[in-house]
Formats: sequence, C-alpha cells, structure tokens
Amino acid sequence: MASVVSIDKLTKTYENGFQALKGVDLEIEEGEILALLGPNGAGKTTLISIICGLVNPSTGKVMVGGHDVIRDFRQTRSLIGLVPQELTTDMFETVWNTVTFSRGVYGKKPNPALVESVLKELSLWSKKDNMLRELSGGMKRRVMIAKALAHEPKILFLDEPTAGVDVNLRREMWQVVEKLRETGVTIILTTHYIEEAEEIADRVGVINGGKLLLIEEKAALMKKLGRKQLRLELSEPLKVLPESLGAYNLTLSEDGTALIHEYQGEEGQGTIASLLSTLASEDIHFRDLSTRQSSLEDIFVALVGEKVGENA
Ligand SMILES: Nc1ncnc2c1ncn2[C@@H]1O[C@H](COP(=O)(O)OP(=O)(O)OP(=O)(O)O)[C@@H](O)[C@H]1O
Repeated sequence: MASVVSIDKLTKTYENGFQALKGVDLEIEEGEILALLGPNGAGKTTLISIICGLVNPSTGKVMVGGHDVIRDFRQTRSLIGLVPQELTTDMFETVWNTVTFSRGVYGKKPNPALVESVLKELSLWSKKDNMLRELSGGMKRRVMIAKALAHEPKILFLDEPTAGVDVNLRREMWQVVEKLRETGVTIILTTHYIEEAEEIADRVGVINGGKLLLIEEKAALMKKLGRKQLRLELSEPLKVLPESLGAYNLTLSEDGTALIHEYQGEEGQGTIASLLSTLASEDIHFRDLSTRQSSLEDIFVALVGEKVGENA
C-alpha cells in the first residue's frame, strides 16, 4: 500500500534544549487506522504537530501526499484534518457556521451539500442551528471532527479523541472513526488508552521518550509479543513441584493449589499435551483449568516499563 505520510529521521529539540523526538522513522499507509500509544510526554503531540506543520522539526524530513511539510506547507495542510486535544472553537457560534467557516479557512469554495453530508454522517444534522455551548460533550467532540473534515482532508489526526470522556461516549467515538475509515480517510490517533488501540487500530505504534519503540500490525503484535498462561487448579495441593515437571515452564502458586504454565504465542500446544499426560502419569489431578492471553496492555507495560491508562 502507498504511504501518505513519510517521516525520515525526524528530531525535535525545543528552545529550552529539551529533545522531544530523537530520530523517528515512520511510514503511514493510505486508508489505515494507526494508533500512536505512549505515556505522558512521550512526544506524540510533538510528532503530530510537526506533520501538521504547526511545529518545525529540528532535523529530518516529513512528506505528506508527496509534498514536503515545510516547503509545500499549503498543499500538505490542505490534505490534513486535525482534531486537537482541546476543544478550541467559539462556543457562541452555531454548528453550521463553525463547520462552514472552517472550510473557508482552507480557501475552499463554499459547499453546503458537503457540510450537510458531514453533519449527517456525524449525527449532528438536527443540531446544525444550535450554538456549540448548547451541545453535550460528545456532540462538541463530534463538531470538532466535522470541522476538521470540512475541507475534505485525506488524512485525519485525532489527538487523544476520548481523553476524559465516559465509556459510552468513547464507544460512540470509535464508531465514528470506523465510519470515517469506510470513506477512505487515513486516520492517526494518539491515545493513552490501550483498549482504544486494541479495539480500532490496524497498526499500533508505541512511542516513549521521543522514540518510536515499535510499529506493527495489531494482530501480528499480539501474536509476536502476546504471552499465554494456562492455570490448572489442583485437586490436592502440592508442597513442591515434582522433578518430573522440571522440563516445563511451570510455577506452583504460593498455597500449592495451582500450577501455572506460561508460553508464547502458538508455541505451547504440543507442550501442553505432553504436560497433561505427564501430570496424569504422576497421578496429579486437577479440578479446573483456565487460559489467559496477555492483552496489549500487558505488552505495553513490558515494553515501556510502566502502566498507562486512566491516570496517565
Ligand atoms: N514548546 C515546548 N517547549 C519545551 N518542551 C516542550 C514543548 N512542548 C512539549 N514539550 C515537551 O516535550 C515532551 C513531549 O511532549 P508531547 O506533548 O509531544 O508529549 P505527548 O506524548 O503528546 O504527551 P501527552 O500524552 O501528555 O499529551 C514533553 O516532555 C513536553 O514537556
């Protein structure tokens, strides 16, 4: 698939000497949903701001739709829609005007039919004559998306689209993003919420300390780094792990009532069959068994060495 955004050896050192990006290479593919995951201060907003032409890079190159973001700022900016973290818009303006004016900012001719279709797409049509301050939080967020879509961008950046919103609204936003993807827009979102990346992204990039630690198809990432765990609840507690089980990657729970076997991806299947037959021959019986697969959250914690989430 073709790249719509191409980032080469990008660094950013702010005026106070702080290096927020330390050499980022990234290709963003047309039509994908890419989630950039990282703790506070990782450099996500800096990266987005450079792509959008709002912050100058220190070194490196960023191309959007084949154009350089500095030299061809107007062209690249018109290809991009940005939904910032903060709701930055006039609360006394109507929904209709907010979206219509935004189109004008990009020098695009008025197109009421397009504004109508964007508002309908985002379920805002019935609110078109309301002032923004009269809308619920979820509707205001949707207006920010409509505003960013008014000039028909090919790439949409959503910076923390669901920060601080409740679970229902978060799900609603995910549906909005899914619908937008169907229209062919490439979507890049930054998030603290692993669940969000897990739910809607095609690829996940993990940023920490100004570096892109990895970028991978979500499914491949889960397969590659995901660990599985098999837990056997024993009928009779064991005092120690029998030597005959030494070949398996096993731990005995503290109270001796459960055996826990950890394995990576799909590698464990043969091992499990052999483990179960060894247990039977050792006369060790179990009354229950459960398996657990590590989530993106576990993978992230292992990579970044810290937890992100609601309090991040
Ligand atoms: N204008 C600036 N001058 C100096 N340092 C800055 C400036 N803007 C950001 N930084 C620093 O750069 C680092 C990266 O910030 P950035 O906003 O890109 O992170 P982020 O990953 O988006 O974090 P968050 O999730 O909190 O929004 C932070 O340590 C921040 O304090």
